[in-house]
Amino acid sequence: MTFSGEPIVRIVDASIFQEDTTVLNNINLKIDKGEFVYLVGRTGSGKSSLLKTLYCDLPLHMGSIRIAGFDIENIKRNQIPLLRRKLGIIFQDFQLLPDRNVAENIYFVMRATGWTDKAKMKSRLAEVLMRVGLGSVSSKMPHQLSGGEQQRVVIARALVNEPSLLIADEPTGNLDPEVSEGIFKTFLEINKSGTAILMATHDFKLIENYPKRTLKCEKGFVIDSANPVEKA
Ligand SMILES: Nc1ncnc2c1ncn2[C@@H]1O[C@H](COP(=O)(O)OP(=O)(O)OP(=O)(O)O)[C@@H](O)[C@H]1O
Repeated sequence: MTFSGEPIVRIVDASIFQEDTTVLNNINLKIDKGEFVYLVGRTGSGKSSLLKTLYCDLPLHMGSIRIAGFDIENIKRNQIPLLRRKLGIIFQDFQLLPDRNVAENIYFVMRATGWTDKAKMKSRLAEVLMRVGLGSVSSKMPHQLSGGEQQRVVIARALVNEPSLLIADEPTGNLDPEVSEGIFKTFLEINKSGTAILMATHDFKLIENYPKRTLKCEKGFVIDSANPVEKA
């Protein structure tokens, strides 16, 4: 596949910190629009820290990162919600509000990101639920859904604003293998329609079955399968 234009992520000489400790050193890489990239590495190797830095949940102290058109070394606090609107962020534990039904969970994010027109919200809700293969769950409460269905709702919620990049931190970690594969296929479909995906995973079966570019966090560095000679 060929990619054109500005990359969706460009990282130059960046180091990732947790408090005063360097977790990853001197990262240099780019992710193109529409790419699908795995992020792997042992527990504690820095995957989540890197992802959190990308969506500005951890401050960037060294180097530069441009993501979805934002230079995060200079980003102002009030710009962070604008950046996050361009990203879909998905975690391992499903993070739905337990006291609201599926529709309200998704409307909550819509309202928080500036949607006001009720008819448009309703039609977008139906669209995103269809995209993740869930037709008729909008009035159900999260506890009435299986783990896999809940994770699909989370993915639908992440798609509301048509993100140019989905960041997923072990999105299939709590699911059994068959359900994981179904969720993963949903990611493939989303990627096919042009959204870049950066997915942290420990699921080597998935990587073996669907080989793609892989970034590996190891001994404080990121090793890029697309550029294996240099330390990323
Ligand atoms: N909130 C925090 N405060 C201080 N140190 C942290 C914090 N979160 C993580 N760390 C440390 O940063 C390092 C990297 O952790 P991180 O969570 O990024 O790893 P990971 O590769 O995502 O691990 P896992 O696969 O278990 O999710 C670890 O040494 C961890 O102990």
